[in-house]
Amino acid sequence: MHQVIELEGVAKRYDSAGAPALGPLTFSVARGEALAVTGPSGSGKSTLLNLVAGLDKPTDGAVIVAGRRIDQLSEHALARFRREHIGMAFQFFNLLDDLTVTDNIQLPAQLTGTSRRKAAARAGELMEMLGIQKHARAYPGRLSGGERQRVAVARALVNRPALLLADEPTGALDTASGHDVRNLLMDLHRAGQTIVLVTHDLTLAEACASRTIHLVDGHVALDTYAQAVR
Ligand SMILES: Nc1ncnc2c1ncn2[C@@H]1O[C@H](COP(=O)(O)OP(=O)(O)OP(=O)(O)O)[C@@H](O)[C@H]1O
Repeated sequence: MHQVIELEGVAKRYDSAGAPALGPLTFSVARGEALAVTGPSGSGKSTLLNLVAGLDKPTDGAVIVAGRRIDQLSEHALARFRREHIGMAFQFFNLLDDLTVTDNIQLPAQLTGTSRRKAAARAGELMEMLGIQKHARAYPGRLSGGERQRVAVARALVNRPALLLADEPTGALDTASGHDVRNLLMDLHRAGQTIVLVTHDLTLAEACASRTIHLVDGHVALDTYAQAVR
């Protein structure tokens, strides 16, 4: 599988009159790319992310992720597809405060039927990789914003997803924690993880992304590749 995302004539209308909120768009994202999606408020970034995550369906076109056409799947099949192939990290982490860091991270693995032992081993590996192993038994409420985002990213990666989607992952963080998460995304990109990062922050996009798509009024106004291989 060379292309992790393929969009073919994808458009989304929220209301039948007027122009679509997004598209029509045709582009693909290759394995190992770190794509930043930027653009002003209302330009369609979240709409695009929701379509790629299978959280919403396009009005027209085909959305193919990890080789599978997802826009025609049932809700049940989509939920399963997401658990197995897509990891998501959001601005506000969405961690479960009553579970420890380890349990938060291994939960999606257990939901896909991985044994507790294997899930714990994978969680341990990720905590080490992301530098949060000393918080393994802590509850998320005791951690800094940057640490919580690391936990959220570890949870997103526990099932080795083909695609990591990050929606304003530094949006709720102070500058130092934001740098921390930026470095984490850079490391993941270097390790070959395919990433789609939605952000208002052009410095973050420039630092982490090998390619940037700039949306204006639901269309791709710019599609640029970073010059240097980092
Ligand atoms: N559920 C919805 N129902 C109706 N219109 C919507 C809905 N979601 C988004 N829109 C409209 O679609 C357009 C694109 O919105 P979208 O949220 O994708 O933009 P965005 O670039 O993510 O904005 P922001 O940066 O503010 O989050 C906007 O005009 C928005 O008002």
